[in-house]
Amino acid sequence: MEGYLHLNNGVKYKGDFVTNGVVREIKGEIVFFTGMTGYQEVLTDPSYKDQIIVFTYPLIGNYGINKEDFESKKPHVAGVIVYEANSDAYHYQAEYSLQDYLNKWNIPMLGHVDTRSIVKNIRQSGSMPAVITEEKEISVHTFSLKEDVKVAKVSEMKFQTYGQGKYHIVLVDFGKKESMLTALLERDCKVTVVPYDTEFTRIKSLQPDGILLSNGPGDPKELISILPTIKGLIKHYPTLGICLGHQLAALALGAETTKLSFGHRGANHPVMDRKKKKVIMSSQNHSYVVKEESLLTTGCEARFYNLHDGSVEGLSHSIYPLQTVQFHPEANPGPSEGCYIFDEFIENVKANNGRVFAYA
Ligand SMILES: NC(=O)CC[C@H](N)C(=O)O
Repeated sequence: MEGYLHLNNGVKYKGDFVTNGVVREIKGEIVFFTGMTGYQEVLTDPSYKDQIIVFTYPLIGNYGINKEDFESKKPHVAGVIVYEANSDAYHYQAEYSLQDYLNKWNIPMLGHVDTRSIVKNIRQSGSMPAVITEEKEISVHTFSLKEDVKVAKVSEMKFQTYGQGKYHIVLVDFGKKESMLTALLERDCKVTVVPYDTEFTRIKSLQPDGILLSNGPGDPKELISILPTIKGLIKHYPTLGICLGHQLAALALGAETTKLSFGHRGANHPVMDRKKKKVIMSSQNHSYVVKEESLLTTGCEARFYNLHDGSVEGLSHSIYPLQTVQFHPEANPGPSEGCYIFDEFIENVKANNGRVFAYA
């Protein structure tokens, strides 16, 4: 069945519904992901909540969906745009085809769309609201998206503890990826996952050795109300912030964030580590960045920066044992060259030896 993608700037693309069509319109912010593989991880990464994702690699779905690579229990994207979708699954681990998986969750996928043209358009106009529909013509051409706090939709609602390792890490869940939890469990940690709005005193009562501020969807400024808690955590415990967690740590310390025109989403973004004086290839998925000029009075330093556009990719702090990265050291999908960040975090946790410190 024919389907259409309407962009907020009035441009329209024709395609075919590869999934069972939509009865209602699907609205979302349109973004693109440039990795050749990794569609399963992207679909189930909660940071993509309610976005329409364009996969730029021209053949998607050929190795199906397996049991190993889920980043959460369900897909979070609003819709999927591809050039060619493979309806079969050629892999010994495959449990379903991509098509069956999306049908199961009622997520529309439009195929045979000119994805190159869409990406050129997004690169020019920026990521923007878009609609997937069966309708060729639509009456309204400017769509507004719901201004809700997306983190509240994807964060765990209950405390949950995993593993029995030596170091107790509290993972503040803004929409965590499973592989982030795995990275800690593999490093001798016991991890307590807590809802994103858990109060400082409640986290303190868990007697953590360190804190992980996870990735998550939306604009970090939607979470202004929890910045005092984050600042408190940073002042008391070795802390690692990843992606949204990095942005929130920066805001909590007084820095500013801004939105990139079309974000970074893919598996081969070069990042410079000023401390190690080396370049790593990284996995990325974000729209917002920390403004470097706003770091001046925060005690933070931009340890990492992006070699494509010079944007800030991670921070260190002059006093607190705080590390943050904008990229994804847990990878999945993408290269794991940045995974030493987890090792450095555990080193900080070990060096701190369970003390609760409080810097003025
Ligand atoms: N992966 C993430 O944590 C994304 C962070 C934030 N939602 C952004 O788009 O910049």
